[in-house]
Amino acid sequence: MSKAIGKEGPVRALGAMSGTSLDGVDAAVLVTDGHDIIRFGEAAYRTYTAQERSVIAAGFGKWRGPEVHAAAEVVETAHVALLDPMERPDLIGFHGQTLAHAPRTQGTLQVGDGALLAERLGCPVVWDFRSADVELGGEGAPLAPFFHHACARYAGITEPVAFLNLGGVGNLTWVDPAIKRPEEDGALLAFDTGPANAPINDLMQARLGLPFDEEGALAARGVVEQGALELFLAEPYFARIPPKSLDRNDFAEMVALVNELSDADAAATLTAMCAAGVAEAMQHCPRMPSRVLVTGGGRHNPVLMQMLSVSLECAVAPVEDIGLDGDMLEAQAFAYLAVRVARRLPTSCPGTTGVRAAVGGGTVSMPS
Ligand SMILES: Nc1ncnc2c1ncn2[C@@H]1O[C@H](COP(=O)(O)OP(=O)(O)OP(=O)(O)O)[C@@H](O)[C@H]1O
Ligand SMILES: CC(=O)N[C@H]1[C@@H]2OC[C@@H](O2)[C@@H](O)[C@@H]1O[C@H](C)C(=O)O
Repeated sequence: MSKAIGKEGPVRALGAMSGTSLDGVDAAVLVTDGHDIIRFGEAAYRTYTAQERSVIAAGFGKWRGPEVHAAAEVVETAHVALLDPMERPDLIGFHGQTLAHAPRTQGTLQVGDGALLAERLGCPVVWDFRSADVELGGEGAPLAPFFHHACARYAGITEPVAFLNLGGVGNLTWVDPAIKRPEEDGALLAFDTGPANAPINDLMQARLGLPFDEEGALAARGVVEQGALELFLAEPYFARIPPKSLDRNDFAEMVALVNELSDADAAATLTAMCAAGVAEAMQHCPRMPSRVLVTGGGRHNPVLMQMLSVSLECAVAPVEDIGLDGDMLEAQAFAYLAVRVARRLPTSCPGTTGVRAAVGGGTVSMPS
């Protein structure tokens, strides 16, 4: 590890995330010692072009072959274009793009070569965050929970709270910030709640050629098809005891239940499915949190936020309420995790991924 990083003191890390909703790449600077958030820094975003999006989408669900290579190349090029103009950090945390995720059978695949990025950007890069956890029997996801724990402490929260990320897939982290180390028993429980924006985006793309349902405008005009919603909620995933995780398209058959509906009713029903998955998830929390703090793009959708407020038994608010940036939280999380990997601290534990024991994932690649 480079001298700049060492064993203690602040590190200026730059995290980069290409999420399952396939909107684009987020990048954000975080100064941290691997335990505490010291300060937040510069952030940037680059949207994928329709062409890039379709090349990546062609790789979804595939583990190898030309589509995977083509997707990797798009991901690498987009990251270099976004990160190169930014001030060089001490360390980059590069998540890459998940193409396939089946932790119990085939593993998990994030494309984009971190070693290549280290060369192109002339900076150490931490990547391949999920494999070590999967190899030790974990789900390999979600990984943001250790950062959520740091966020709760940063915000001075002392009671249990939940962070709800609404990206392509939804994930919930129940945090007890009174337990000081994230890997300690009882500090965290985390898992994926169900599909979130991905099916809505896919519907908008297929039917209207639009990337997403802006402000939930289409869903607002529709009626939720209760039969489809009930079939969706009968899926065994919801009763499964967490930790548990999902691939982007794991609920494809359920999502197809809206195929015969009008555009507006289909959008309303998919939005209701996301909210209903979260309501089911709340039943698994060790105690009802004081509030659910929502991060990720779904918090910009007022129809979805309203459905959550109605169906959850506690207050629902965007993470901005505690001074965080919900558009950059995941990128910041991978900056935080990169520093933890570099300092050989764990990044997941039995409560977050079901891994046998707390483990630090990640590969560090140095530029030559
Ligand atoms: N104004 C808006 N109205 C409705 N939906 C929105 C709005 N802004 C963003 N979204 C939704 O949020 C999505 C982006 O969310 P986000 O950036 O959290 O996804 P992601 O990075 O792919 O996340 P993950 O890795 O958690 O799946 C968009 O694709 C869109 O569906
Ligand atoms: C395998 C994978 O990439 N999972 C993503 C996905 O997107 C949301 C949800 O499913 C979560 O489990 C995870 O991302 C976030 C960043 C995480 O690891 O915390």
